[in-house]
Amino acid sequence: MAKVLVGLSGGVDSSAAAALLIEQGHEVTGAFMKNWVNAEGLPGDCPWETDLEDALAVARKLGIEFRVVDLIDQYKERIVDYLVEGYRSGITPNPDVWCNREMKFGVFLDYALEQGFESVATGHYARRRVLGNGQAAVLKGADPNKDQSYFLAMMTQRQVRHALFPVGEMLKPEVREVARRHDLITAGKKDSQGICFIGEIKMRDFIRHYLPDKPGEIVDTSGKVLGRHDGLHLYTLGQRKGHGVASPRDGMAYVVVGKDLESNRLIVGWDESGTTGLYARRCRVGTLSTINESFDRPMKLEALPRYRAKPEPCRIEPVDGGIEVSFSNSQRALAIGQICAFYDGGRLLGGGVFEEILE
Ligand SMILES: Nc1ncnc2c1ncn2[C@@H]1O[C@H](COP(=O)(O)OP(=O)(O)OP(=O)(O)O)[C@@H](O)[C@H]1O
Repeated sequence: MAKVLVGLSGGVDSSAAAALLIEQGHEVTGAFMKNWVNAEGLPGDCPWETDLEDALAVARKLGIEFRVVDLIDQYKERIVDYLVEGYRSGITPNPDVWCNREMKFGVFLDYALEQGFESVATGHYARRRVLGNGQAAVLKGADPNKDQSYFLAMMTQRQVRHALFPVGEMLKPEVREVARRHDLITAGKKDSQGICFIGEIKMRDFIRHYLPDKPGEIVDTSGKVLGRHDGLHLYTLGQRKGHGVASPRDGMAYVVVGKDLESNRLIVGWDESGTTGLYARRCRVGTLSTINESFDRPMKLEALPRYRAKPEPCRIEPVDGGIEVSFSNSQRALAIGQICAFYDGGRLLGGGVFEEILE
């Protein structure tokens, strides 16, 4: 039995997590993190107020204390600035992964520890195990369709030690059943989407609010001009739609295969394996973070280059500035700034940032 602070987002997963912790006999308090206020006139619907009401209703129903923790300034500093800076410099940031390290298991965990809690619990689909050496490990969630361990790839050992993932042992329908059994208002609520905490705002609108458009040419891989773009930061490697260049080839789309920052040109090519820039087998991953062991020797592992990717066998080798990753199969659209998560079977070892795509 422990004193646990559970992050109640107003969704079904964290509601069920709180209910399960109570069933397990823990002393549970619920908290809603206020991270984002749509005070800057951003377009889009930001449903945080409804989420807060739902979180409060769940806490009331479960008979637990409920707090609202204001982390708006920290969110601006640690996530919004990182996002804007990332897009400004031409990379593809990953706010969802950084949110876990910086917010939920960063400032929110620090708050919890200061307030006398032992752990922070969330509704993530991932499992946690205590190893023989006293360290904690993260395993993939039991529901293969829902596994969210990818998002935890940048967590530290200290953070994992103070984390609990009660729904990670269950399948999604079982989680909804827990919420139903406790008569929680969130039992039938649909899953949230969008940038971590920002709600349903489209990333494009979000970026445009902070960074001015910077139009330039769209060219093919031979340099032929095909159209115009609004700003390189608004496009992602591998992107099929939204660049406005129609393909003359039946069943073969143009996709973004590169950005030339100097000439402000967006490069598009055919969506096929031979296209330069679209597929790569080797890359350097830096800004490493590991949970139980360090990547200080050559190892054969599996990697997830993005959420919901299929685990890819790879070999890693320490190099200056991180590790060199050689995938067994070439990978489509590895984007600088995105997170690569590493696994040994079902166990999450850690992650890092794609910093250089080699070939
Ligand atoms: N605003 C928030 N306040 C408190 N905790 C939060 C908040 N947003 C997210 N969390 C915590 O982080 C977990 C994962 O967040 P994510 O946004 O991925 O939600 P989810 O998988 O849709 O889960 P849920 O159904 O609980 O919303 C949530 O289950 C919750 O415990």
